[in-house]
Amino acid sequence: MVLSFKTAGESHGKGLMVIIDGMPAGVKVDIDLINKKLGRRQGGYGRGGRMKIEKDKVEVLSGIRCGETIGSPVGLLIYNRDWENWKKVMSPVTRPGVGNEEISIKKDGKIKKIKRVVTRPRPGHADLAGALKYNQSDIRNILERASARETAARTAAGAVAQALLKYFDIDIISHVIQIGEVKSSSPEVDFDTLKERILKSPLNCYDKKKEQEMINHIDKIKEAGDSLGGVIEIRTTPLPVGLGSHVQWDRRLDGRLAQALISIPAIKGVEIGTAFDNAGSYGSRVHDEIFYSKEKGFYRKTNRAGGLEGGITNGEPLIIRLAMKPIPTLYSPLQSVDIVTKKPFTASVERSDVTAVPAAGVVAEAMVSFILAQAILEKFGGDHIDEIFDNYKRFLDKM
Ligand SMILES: Cc1cc2nc3c(=O)[nH]c(=O)nc-3n(C[C@H](O)[C@H](O)[C@H](O)COP(=O)(O)O)c2cc1C
Ligand SMILES: C=C(O[C@@H]1CC(C(=O)O)=C[C@@H](OP(=O)(O)O)[C@H]1O)C(=O)O
Repeated sequence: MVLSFKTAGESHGKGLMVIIDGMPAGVKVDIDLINKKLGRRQGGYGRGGRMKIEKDKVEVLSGIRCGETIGSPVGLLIYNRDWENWKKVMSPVTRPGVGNEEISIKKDGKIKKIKRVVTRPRPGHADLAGALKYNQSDIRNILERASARETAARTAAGAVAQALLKYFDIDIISHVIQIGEVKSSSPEVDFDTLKERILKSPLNCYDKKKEQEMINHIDKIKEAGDSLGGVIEIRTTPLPVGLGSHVQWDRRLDGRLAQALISIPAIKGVEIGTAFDNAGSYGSRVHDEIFYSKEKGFYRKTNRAGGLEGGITNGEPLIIRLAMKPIPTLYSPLQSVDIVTKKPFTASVERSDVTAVPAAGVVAEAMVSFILAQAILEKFGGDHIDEIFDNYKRFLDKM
């Protein structure tokens, strides 16, 4: 793979880092735009106390000079402001005690007592499976990295990828079409109209009336001590034909997008185009017929395939939907078993999001951006953006 990234960092550690390898030189990167994306990921109605502490901003460590990439690995840092409150617990050097006594930490402005060692796995989290797999008696060693805090680093990586996509007029937006049982239909509006509304919306939902219903529902469910999931739709502007390939299973772009998207914590389903409706329909009503005109070239009047055929982009916009499960940490406790005493208990919680569907959408934009940037570099590759863009123009000239 020509372009890749890795992240590191724990949720309450000092911070998160990301190394992006394979960015070509000469790509203009606006740091403010990365920070705006980070801000959007922190937002969305329904998030918990942690988001009042963090104010994510990126620090560029390498790979960008004078506002442009220079071809070397791009290193980015995002500090965790909550680290100040967790230094004792998260110190890489010292232990904050020996037994499982309670220790005091500052949480949401109040001094709280927590057990030094976490032995109570939360259903729906990596806690139990991770502790067994990595032979850990302190579940904190699992939950810190499994936390979706890591998605801040992905968002930064995606924003750098998006700087590359801009040269190809590719833009991406996510919007919420379902929170719990409240559904809104996918709006029949153009990309710019959708984006303009979403950037101003508290829940990233196009339909204002439905959005208010969703907000009321979140309030009600929060009061009941429960949590919610939902459905996100991702749309792009029309993509260049020919990204991805049919020739090998791991080069099919539909598969690569699905993997990247389902890796987002709590995302459990990926639908490309209107896949689930298509499944219950007829071939004659599903497949997007092909037309040609001198002005438009090849085109379709429908896009039920979601912009992909045979694992290759077909020139239409991508349309993908994601199902997010309800947040697993609940104020109303669920049954679980202590990993040391093997005694049952009901898990209690001090702080959690009620829902994070809008935030997951912003992370999804980042993942789609990254996969598309990879595919662009594979198809039109080069070491400088000018070289890549020349290759792209030559490809277009032949069509
Ligand atoms: C942006 C975002 C925020 C999240 N916030 C929380 C949270 O506050 N509490 C929680 O228990 N899970 C939260 N989750 C979900 C968990 O991280 C996730 O369900 C858990 O790590 C288990 O992974 P899995 O659901 O993919 O199996 C969040 C997920 C995302 C994408
Ligand atoms: C920190 C973020 O999300 C966190 C994801 C998360 C989880 O279990 O996934 C649990 C919560 O963290 P905490 O336990 O510190 O309140 C969320 O706030 C973030 O999105 O930046």
